[in-house]
Amino acid sequence: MPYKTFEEYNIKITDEVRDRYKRIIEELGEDTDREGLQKTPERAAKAMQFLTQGYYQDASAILKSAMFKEDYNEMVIVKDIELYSLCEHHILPFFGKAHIAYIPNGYIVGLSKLPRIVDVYARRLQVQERLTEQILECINETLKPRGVAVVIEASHMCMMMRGVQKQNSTTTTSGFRGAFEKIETRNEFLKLISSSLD
Ligand SMILES: Nc1nc2c(ncn2[C@@H]2O[C@H](COP(=O)(O)OP(=O)(O)OP(=O)(O)O)[C@@H](O)[C@H]2O)c(=O)[nH]1
Ligand SMILES: [Zn+2]
Repeated sequence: MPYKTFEEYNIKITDEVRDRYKRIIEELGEDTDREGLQKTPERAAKAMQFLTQGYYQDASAILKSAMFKEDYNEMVIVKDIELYSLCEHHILPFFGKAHIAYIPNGYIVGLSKLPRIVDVYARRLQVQERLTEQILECINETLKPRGVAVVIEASHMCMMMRGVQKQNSTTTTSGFRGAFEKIETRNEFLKLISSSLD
């Protein structure tokens, strides 16, 4: 990793990304000197850097920063976590919702940290399957709960705006570890999030 922090990375690389965007826009047949486009390469560079800042963030450290010893042994669910990511094949957005559940094993985690780690992994070039798996593994390895479950439902712009051009299809991915590998526990979770599922 060439740069230590997002700030450092942001300062050092914006010029290069901006210049490359300028060339792409020109190559597409536009005039980057016209008023509306003058600042576009810079804006696009900043937007892309924002959308990929997850490479410079440590999801496990975020979870560790708010783990609390607590004797609670029931399922904790945070559902309807909106997410925006970029598909690694076309660099077009995919977006939707994540639903996360875990059963504590001595420690609970600050609730806001779960959406935060969704963002850490979503703000990278991704496929939905790997995004699901990375969130799952991070919680499993860091919190070491009795069980963890992640469901993601998303729409992919690369299937909507281009390619097969299907506007209404959604993709669901899921992963289950520990107690959620038992069908009863998994079904309880799926029942509790069912009102949120399509
Ligand atoms: N499994 C998976 N596939 C994805 C995801 N995002 C995009 N894709 C798919 O990645 C595939 C890339 O296939 P290619 O045939 O190399 O690309 P393409 O010619 O642009 O394909 P079309 O989209 O079918 O036009 C496509 O089928 C996309 O739908 C994702 O998150 N997970
Ligand atoms: Zn795609």
